[in-house]
Amino acid sequence: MAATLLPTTKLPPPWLLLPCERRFPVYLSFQLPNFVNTNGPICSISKSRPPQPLLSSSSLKNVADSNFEVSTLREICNGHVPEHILRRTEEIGFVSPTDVQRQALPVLFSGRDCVLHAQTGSGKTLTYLLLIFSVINAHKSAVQALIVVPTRELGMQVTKVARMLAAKPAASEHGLNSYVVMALLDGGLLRRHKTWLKADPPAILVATVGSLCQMVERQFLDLGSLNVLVIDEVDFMFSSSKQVSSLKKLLTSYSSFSNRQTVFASASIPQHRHFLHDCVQQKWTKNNVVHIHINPIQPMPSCLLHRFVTCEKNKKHQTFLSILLTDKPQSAIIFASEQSEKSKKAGKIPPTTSMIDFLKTSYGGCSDVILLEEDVNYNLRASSLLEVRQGGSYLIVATDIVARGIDLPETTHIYNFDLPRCAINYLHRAGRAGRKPFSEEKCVVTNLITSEERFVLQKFENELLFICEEVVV
Ligand SMILES: Nc1ncnc2c1ncn2[C@@H]1O[C@H](COP(=O)(O)OP(=O)(O)OP(=O)(O)O)[C@@H](O)[C@H]1O
Repeated sequence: MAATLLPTTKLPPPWLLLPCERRFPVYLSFQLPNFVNTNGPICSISKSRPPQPLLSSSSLKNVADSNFEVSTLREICNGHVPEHILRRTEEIGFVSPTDVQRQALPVLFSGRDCVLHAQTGSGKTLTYLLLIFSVINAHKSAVQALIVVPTRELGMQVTKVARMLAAKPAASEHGLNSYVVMALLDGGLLRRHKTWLKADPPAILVATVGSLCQMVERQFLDLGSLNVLVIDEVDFMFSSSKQVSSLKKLLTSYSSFSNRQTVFASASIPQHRHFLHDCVQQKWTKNNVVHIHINPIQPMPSCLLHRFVTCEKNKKHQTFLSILLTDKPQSAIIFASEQSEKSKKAGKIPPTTSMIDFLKTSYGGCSDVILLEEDVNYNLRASSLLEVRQGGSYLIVATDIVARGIDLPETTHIYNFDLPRCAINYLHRAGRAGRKPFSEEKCVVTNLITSEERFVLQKFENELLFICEEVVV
């Protein structure tokens, strides 16, 4: 969609807001970058932004406005997403749109680059997958959509959802080709992928950036026909020293922003205005990239209850046991810190292993605790997650590797046995619970802290705008 050219000499104040109230107050805000002569403004759509001075309408307002009238995903997607994909979406149980789907899909269907910034568990995956199904052509043998993820686990999960939606159309729908989805993930069988990528490229590729760049550099993979590029957990990818340089190459050298639609997604985009500025300046996106920010004044899902228990360091395990015995959680994730290099060198047991040992010996009825951490071999991690998904009742001991994107909707309890390093990690850990978009069920996040750590938790509360209540055990 064409956006207005704004002369830099007549720039209005940096944020101009449009009200478009229908079912709830939503404001479109246009940030006018001062650094370039733009083809169109960076646009930010956010729900619940505090009212600010208003300006007249633009074509963008119509795009965002039109979606507040609709009540089903089908209504939003009609005319964009093929009928058999829509039917499949409904069969799986996705009928009503979540807030991010309602707000983002019309903008995505209009072809704009987007930064999807919405709470954990809000349905960002389905949002970008529906966009992908609206643009790819099943008859074309080329990689047309690429989803880049930070971990193998998240890649497998996204691939599974994409394959579920792309499942072979029913016999009655003959003539319709199914979409091929390939996972190209670190730790996978890359030799088999090389042949496949060359001989019959899939329409949708889900990849970790390391494996992907290897394939592009060795010319097994051509991104010349790429229509949509999605970078999931984008803030994590940019903050990872292992992934950032490959990611930048992918965004600027291996494909061009002008030939593709670019979508960045995450529940946390620190300094998002700065990030949007970089998107344009670094040529990761087009000038008129849209920032879709759902619930900016409530970064974490409201179904999460946060509490803390204070105890002495040497009584932490015992206190934790009392909490578990009281909660009796069906499905829970216990986060422990990663082992430091110093502790590794000293030959100490990792915090996760000592937690597993403790649970096995002290917490009755807990014979199959699952460990998910970086050092666990890829295949073991994958089979553990599969086991968990099939079982429905689990106790997982994890480090932050599981905190990004993993979707285990049955999780009702999160325990921070060790506090995370920063507020963003807190948000992603807590967000492994409360992942049923339309459920009223409350989930609990419990933090075990020493009295000296209270101020750290307080800092997270201030940054993430939540209240943590003290409980005594
Ligand atoms: N329209 C819908 N109706 C019902 N359930 C939905 C809908 N959209 C998504 N879901 C479910 O919501 C859950 C969370 O979705 P998803 O994994 O996409 O969240 P996310 O926004 O990517 O979260 P995170 O930021 O933690 O990665 C999934 O179990 C998914 O199946």
